[in-house]
Amino acid sequence: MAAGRIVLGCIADDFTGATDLANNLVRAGMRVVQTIGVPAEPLQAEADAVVVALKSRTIAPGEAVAQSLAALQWLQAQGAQQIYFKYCSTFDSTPQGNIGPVTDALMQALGTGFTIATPAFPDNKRTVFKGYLFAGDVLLNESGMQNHPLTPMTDPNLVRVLQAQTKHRVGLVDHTVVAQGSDAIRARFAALQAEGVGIAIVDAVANADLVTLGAALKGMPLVTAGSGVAIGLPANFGLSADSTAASLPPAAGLQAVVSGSCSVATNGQVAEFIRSGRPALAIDPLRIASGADVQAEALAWAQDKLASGPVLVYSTAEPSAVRAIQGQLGVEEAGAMVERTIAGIARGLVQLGVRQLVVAGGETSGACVQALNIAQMRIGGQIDPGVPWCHATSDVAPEGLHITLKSGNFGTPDFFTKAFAQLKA
Ligand SMILES: Nc1ncnc2c1ncn2[C@@H]1O[C@H](COP(=O)(O)OP(=O)(O)OP(=O)(O)O)[C@@H](O)[C@H]1O
Ligand SMILES: O=C(O)[C@@H](O)C(=O)CO
Repeated sequence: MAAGRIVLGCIADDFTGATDLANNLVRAGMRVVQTIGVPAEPLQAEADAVVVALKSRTIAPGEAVAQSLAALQWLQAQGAQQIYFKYCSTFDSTPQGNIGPVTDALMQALGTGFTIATPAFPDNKRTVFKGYLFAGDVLLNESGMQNHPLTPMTDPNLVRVLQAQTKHRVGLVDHTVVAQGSDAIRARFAALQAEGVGIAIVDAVANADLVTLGAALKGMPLVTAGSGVAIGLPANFGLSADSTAASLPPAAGLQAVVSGSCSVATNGQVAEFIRSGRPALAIDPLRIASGADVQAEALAWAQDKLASGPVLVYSTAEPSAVRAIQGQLGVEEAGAMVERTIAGIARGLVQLGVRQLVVAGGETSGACVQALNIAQMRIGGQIDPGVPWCHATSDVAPEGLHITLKSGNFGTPDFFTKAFAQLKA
């Protein structure tokens, strides 16, 4: 089948973030394909948008730039009229960034001197006010994100954080301007540009702000944002919410959860799953480092339990425990080792018959999806804001499996059981 031309091309810097963005676009009326990495072939489906999922949040900036430019080139070849660079709603990045360098490189490649940056996602309580990012009721650096294993966020001022990573001058479109509507936002963009600003942080505290902002972004070659801004873009292409966009095949098979996320919400979800009396196995990174075959042990543990309902395998730990592990193994080494092990376990679980798989954590999801050789995902119904069920084929599940990639801080405490109940409904 000859594919049509897409209108929106998206580049996401992690895999949970990619499904989060795809979810918001689908809910706002776009037909969306999510690819894992940059496809080798042209798009073989009818879609309004493609989200290319990269695992580029914590890699060296040069490599993040190279991968993002490859994604850009592919998206342009599919007809993309606007490019959306998606990062985390908590603006996660290393101090040298992927956000600044990738934005600079995309601006240059697109020949544009101006773009926006806003991680606001009010449905998940991420709001930006006067350029400061709030997570829930507190500033970013008081939200638990200051303890993130790979990207600790210690400064809530987005102008400052981004300015340290980009060649462009960073400015602010604050809430007083956003409240005046799309024309006022556009006028402020022009004024900032005239002052030499290349990237504007934009305040948004409610979905209405994002819809207003969306209209002001019509025709802007590059948008950089969390997933929230997506709710206001489909209307610019004449598309509106369509309830049929999110249907998936019926679910079958065994159920499991793997979690490598150490975020506050995931810690609560793991605790809740254990409290519910369901089988849960903790992975000890030090045993992995000592050479024990933790993957084989976990699969042997899970094998006879799977028939009775969902099992959980997790390395999720509180910040003090994570710091202790990192002190012994090194930050990157600990992260990579745990990701590899959990990804191997996820693959093994699917080989044991799991066809409904919950993965918690962005980096962890990247590793799992790659281990499962998943190339493309269909986006289904939302479980919680930012987290849809997806459907994909894998070399170990050619008939397909349901998979959801949960961002660290998303989801209600009962997410790990609620997700499966939703598939049954
Ligand atoms: N017990 C542990 N000790 C040290 N590092 C760990 C431990 N458990 C997990 N990790 C590592 O911490 C990182 C967690 O990042 P990940 O992106 O998967 O979760 P998250 O940050 O909560 O999710 P998101 O990016 O979606 O918000 C991974 O690299 C993982 O391997
Ligand atoms: O934006 C978010 O918070 C998520 O989609 C994400 O990127 C977490 O890794």
